[in-house]
Amino acid sequence: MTAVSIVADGTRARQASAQGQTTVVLQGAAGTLLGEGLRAVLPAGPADTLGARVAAFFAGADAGAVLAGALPFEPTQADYLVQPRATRRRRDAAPPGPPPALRWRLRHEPDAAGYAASVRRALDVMAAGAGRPEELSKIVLSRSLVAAADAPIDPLALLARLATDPAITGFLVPLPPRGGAPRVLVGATPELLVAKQGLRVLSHPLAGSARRHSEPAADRAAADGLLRSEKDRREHAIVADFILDTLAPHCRRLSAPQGMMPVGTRSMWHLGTRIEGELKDGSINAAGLAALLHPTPAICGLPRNMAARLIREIEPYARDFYAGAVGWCDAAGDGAWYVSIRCAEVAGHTARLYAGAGIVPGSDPWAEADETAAKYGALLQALGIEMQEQRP
Ligand SMILES: C=C(O[C@H]1C=CC=C(C(=O)O)[C@@H]1O)C(=O)O
Repeated sequence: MTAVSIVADGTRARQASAQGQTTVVLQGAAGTLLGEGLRAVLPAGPADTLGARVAAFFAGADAGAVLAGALPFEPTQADYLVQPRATRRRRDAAPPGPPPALRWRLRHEPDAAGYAASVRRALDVMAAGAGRPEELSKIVLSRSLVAAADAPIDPLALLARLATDPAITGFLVPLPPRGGAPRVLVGATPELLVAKQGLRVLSHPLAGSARRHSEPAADRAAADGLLRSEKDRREHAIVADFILDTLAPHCRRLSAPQGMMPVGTRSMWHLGTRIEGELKDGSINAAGLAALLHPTPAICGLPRNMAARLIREIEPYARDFYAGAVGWCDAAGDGAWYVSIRCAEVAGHTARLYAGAGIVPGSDPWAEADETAAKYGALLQALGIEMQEQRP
């Protein structure tokens, strides 16, 4: 595989196009979309104009053109979608080697105790507003881990190690440069925001989580416990209902035939609901559908604006492209968009990891802190980082 080119600015973009280096990878059970080089960047804008900008782009593009990229968490902030110079679909991939032996410095933002305190604060807001018309019923709070290595991190090799889990979609997308420095978002998301093919629409929201166990009986018990947990079912239903309610006006048929089911990645169990529908017409493209749904209560909360406000107040960093969406769209309007979770922003020697958990009345602050630690697991393993957090 060629070395990754982090598309940062005009110069880098020209280098990437000239050398045909890998700029985008979306790697899931259905195969891999590889984007090489860079032909164009979609004029950036907020989520509510994305569908129209994408449609205008394809009106002037070749039939085989593909746009791929990332939406930020904040729907008012600028997205970053690129048209690679060439795209290939690949099924096979060479098995990755182990992570290189790097030395790491870790910084928690915040640590488990700080995160548990944030959860308590959100629970207090929920309790104070209980019974009011604008009651906060769910908020997703995240924390971040900044991991600095003694050598540059290879994002493509990291992605290859993450993508060995068949239950996830591995992704590597370029991000707009920060302070002139190139950066990419790399991750292994288990959550399909929306896919569209012709009139067929699919979404597979996840919410409600439990750590997996290596011992089979304990692992089965964790999945069964999750399926029986009233708190997790409530946390999940808020997301599934939101997706159904948002898609319904655009669909002539929409259902969740299997209902709520456990979904397992290598490190986590989740509650998931597969939602399938048929659009009334094909005028809305896959990117427009993603923008319509984003941000769902799987990464924000309900009511959405109240949750987003509190997230901005409580979290000590801007989420940027974490808890946004990554995906692709083609000239026919087809495509697939995934919730950008279980990911890290990688720039040079540094990876900034993110992990969040849904908080509802009844959530236990320490259990939520432990859940976020477990959600770092796949990335920590792929980076070769061993982390033990102190807990009182
Ligand atoms: C916000 C994240 O996960 C979401 C997706 C699945 C399950 C979740 C949960 O159980 O809290 C979260 O809503 C994350 O991994 O950073």
